Amino acid sequence: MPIKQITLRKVKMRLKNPFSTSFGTLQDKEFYIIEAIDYDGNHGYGESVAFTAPWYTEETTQTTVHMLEDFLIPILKENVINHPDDVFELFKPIRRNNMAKAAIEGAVWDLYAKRQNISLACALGGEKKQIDVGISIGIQPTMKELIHKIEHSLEEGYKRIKLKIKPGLDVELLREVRMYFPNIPIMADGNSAYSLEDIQHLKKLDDLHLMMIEQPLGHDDIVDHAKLQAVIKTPICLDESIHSLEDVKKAHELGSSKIINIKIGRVGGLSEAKRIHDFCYEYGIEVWCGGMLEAGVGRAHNIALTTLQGFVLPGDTAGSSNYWYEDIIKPEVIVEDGMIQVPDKAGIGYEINFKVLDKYTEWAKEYHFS
Ligand SMILES: O=C(O)CCC(=O)C1=CC=C[C@@H](O)[C@@H]1C(=O)O
Ligand SMILES: [Mg+2]
Repeated sequence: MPIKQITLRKVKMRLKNPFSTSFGTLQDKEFYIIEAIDYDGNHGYGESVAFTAPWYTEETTQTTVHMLEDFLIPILKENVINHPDDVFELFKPIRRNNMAKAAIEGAVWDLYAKRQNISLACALGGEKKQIDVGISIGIQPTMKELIHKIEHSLEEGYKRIKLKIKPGLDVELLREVRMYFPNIPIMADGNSAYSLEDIQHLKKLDDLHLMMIEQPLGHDDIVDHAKLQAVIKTPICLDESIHSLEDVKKAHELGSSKIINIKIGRVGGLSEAKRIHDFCYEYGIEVWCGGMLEAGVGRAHNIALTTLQGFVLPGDTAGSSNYWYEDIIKPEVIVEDGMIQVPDKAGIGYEINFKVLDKYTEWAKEYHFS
């Protein structure tokens, strides 16, 4: 699949509401839209997910553009790609920088699907026609606002509610939420804010019948999580600690978690995300698709991935309007009764809304391959 040109766009969009977690608050999302164009006039799109500061992983928007311009685009220029899986192999000599790799690999996957005239979901082997989704609610200034947000999300039909917790805003907060909503599916995300010293405290979560606790311990840990999982009933879900299929295999061997949150960016792209899914499906590990507050292109990739059969738990892929005043795709991603209908058009299945994309583009640059 010969590539003629890559176009890189730097985009900045303001979130409707600031998103707060145990590690900080995000108001503006800065990212890159990568467009891969072939000689037949097909256009594939990918979106980068690293934030401006390295507080979720070590990657940032700045490291993303450095990797893309100085390493990843030149590798694509110098090599022949027959299938998007080749991109992961070609990028292997470059250590980590998974979010930068995934952004450009995503564009190649979309281009590949469009060249075959099939949907990205179909190209990945996904069969679901609609996917169940949940919503992730950031830390709110007051309990009243949190309860209001949950009520609103339930009215919109979201299939599970994820709440961010941090030391001092955890067990009591969740107990109070449970008093208002005794039976709804709730999970909590600790974003690595705890340590094994908190074991007795974290054990108190077991009375709250949470679906799971996401990444309570170190961002790079799987050993302490295994110790914690051995003594708490609440299933642990790993997020930050998982960067590859190898990480999943090791976590499985140790018993570090019962559930895996698969984020395309964190694991270096759709090819590795699919391999992780396949392994988890074989070994009975439940998975769901995480989110990085994506705009429409990244969201469309998440939807396609979630069509694989092992994605048995609702993911964080909420509708466009949960995040943005206007999205860069048309139609926007719409959630009805907690479900998204998977588009069956070629590739990501959504058109780029250039009017909106141009409005938020800070600069664009072209790389010609011929
Ligand atoms: O709605 C989404 O896209 C999910 C948002 C979300 O929960 C997260 C996004 C990015 C980093 C974290 O704060 C968090 C997560 O840990 O999953
Ligand atoms: Mg998380």
